[in-house]
Amino acid sequence: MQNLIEARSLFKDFGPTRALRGVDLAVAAGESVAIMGPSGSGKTTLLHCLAGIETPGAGQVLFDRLGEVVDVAALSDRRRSELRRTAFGFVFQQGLLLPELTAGENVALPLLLLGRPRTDAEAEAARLLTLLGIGDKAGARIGELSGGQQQRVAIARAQAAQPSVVFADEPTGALDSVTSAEVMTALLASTVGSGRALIVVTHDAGVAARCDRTLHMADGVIVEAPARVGEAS
Ligand SMILES: Nc1ncnc2c1ncn2[C@@H]1O[C@H](COP(=O)(O)OP(=O)(O)OP(=O)(O)O)[C@@H](O)[C@H]1O
Repeated sequence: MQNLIEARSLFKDFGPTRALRGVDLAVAAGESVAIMGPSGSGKTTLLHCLAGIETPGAGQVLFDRLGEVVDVAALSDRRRSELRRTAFGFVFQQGLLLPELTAGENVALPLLLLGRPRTDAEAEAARLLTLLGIGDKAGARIGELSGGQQQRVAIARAQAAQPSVVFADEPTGALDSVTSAEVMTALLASTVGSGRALIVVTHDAGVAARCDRTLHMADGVIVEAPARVGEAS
């Protein structure tokens, strides 16, 4: 497979709501792709289906795992969660960091869950935080950090298992525009800068402009041009 991850004709219903109605998409290694569109157009649902958080009702999600192509949508729950832990990284609007742990412990946690020795995991966490410019914050608790620093911790944590694809849902949604631009720089450097693919759902045209490509969604499909305000929500 030429691409790292591909969606083929994805459909997803939630009860009577058809959230995805035939989505095709292909993302290569080292590529960054933004997904934009009105509220309710299916962006998060698409991201969740690609990442194996949701399973589509129909269609395939093909992922090239070190040369072996797997259909994420067809895997058992156990294999899908193993794939999420080892091959995918996640950054959400609110970092979903554990407030009772320090920044370093939050970043080390995925590695401990993968069975890495504590000293290794802590050293790797310190290295990642330093790469993201907050090496001096490794011992700080999450509540002691600014919003931008917290997102850097979340970005560092998402890289810990050396994923092939990083999925980000509104990663700068809670930040001011200057901090948002800085966090995007850090996110791009730590993903596509290391040959990873980055798929970002965003409402922010400034964030999308930093990516290689922008896909626009409307009413559960990818459309050629952005929907105008008031159209297909
Ligand atoms: N768990 C769920 N249960 C029921 N309906 C859902 C669920 N998740 C999403 N939907 C519905 O599916 C459609 C697509 O939702 P989705 O969250 O993917 O849109 P979105 O484009 O990400 O929106 P937003 O920009 O507001 O986050 C919406 O109509 C939404 O109400």
